Amino acid sequence: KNAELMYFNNPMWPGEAHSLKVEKILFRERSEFQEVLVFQSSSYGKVLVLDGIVQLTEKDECAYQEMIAHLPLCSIKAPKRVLVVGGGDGGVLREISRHSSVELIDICEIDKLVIDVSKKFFPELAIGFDDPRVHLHVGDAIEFLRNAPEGKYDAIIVDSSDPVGPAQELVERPFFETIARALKPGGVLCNMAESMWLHTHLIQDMMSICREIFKGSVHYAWTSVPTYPSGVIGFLLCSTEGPAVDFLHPINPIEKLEGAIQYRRELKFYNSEMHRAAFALPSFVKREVSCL
Ligand SMILES: NCCCN[C@H]1CC[C@H](N)CC1
Repeated sequence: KNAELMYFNNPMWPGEAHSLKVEKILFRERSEFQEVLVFQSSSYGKVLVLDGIVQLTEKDECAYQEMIAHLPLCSIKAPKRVLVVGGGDGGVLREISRHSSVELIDICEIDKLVIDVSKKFFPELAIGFDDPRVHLHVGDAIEFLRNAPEGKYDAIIVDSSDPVGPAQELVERPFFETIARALKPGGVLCNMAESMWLHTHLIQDMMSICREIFKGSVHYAWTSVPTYPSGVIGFLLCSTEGPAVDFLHPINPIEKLEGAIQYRRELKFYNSEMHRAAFALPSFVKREVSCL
């Protein structure tokens, strides 16, 4: 029987669709916020889709989860307190737990169904919730950050979905202001920042807001995720005023990341060369996304 093709088209990438062959639908329900779908693909393992947008696949999630976690955490000395905004699948938590200096991992995910579905279908990612340092808050990150103590976190990682639907407000100025307030001097933000092929206007807007709010440094980095539209995804790396942060030269050797992990999962994507390479930008990006 011919399984159907799942087409992912969306106003975020007009006139463009990325399709994966569906071998079997494993889960499909609407939560309070979005449609949550899990299906078995032909060659990317299981796939998590929210409102018709691919969030992760078992095959290539390592690229996104490892880079979004280690680009910030390997840029500062001994991070202790980390906040994850979004990230309900648990993959970023799994990566943060490699850092033995970390004592507290707060995570604020708005959709409980994403967490429950990940625990059922993506144990390799949801294992991140097993770390005793993890404190789960189910709710709106805007609210959570408004009530967060000033200067509480060494690092904040915004692992959000696209700014259509639940994550809409996560690219606006007030949100970045609450992030800067919750970071320590010399603290760092790593924010999912879309595709340099598709979203240079959005990236430009985010960078100009961040350049005003984060008085340390602001950089754009990127990596390859084949199942995201245009095959790449970017990250905004920002630091607050205080001890200088040099994002381009990681200070934490990766041996520490490999040994520390309690369930012996090796790094599949991140390493020091990939860290440095992530900040190398094509000429059109340098021009269009005015970087430092
Ligand atoms: N935690 C899983 C990744 C969530 N990040 C987004 C998924 C959808 C993409 N279009 C943009 C990144």
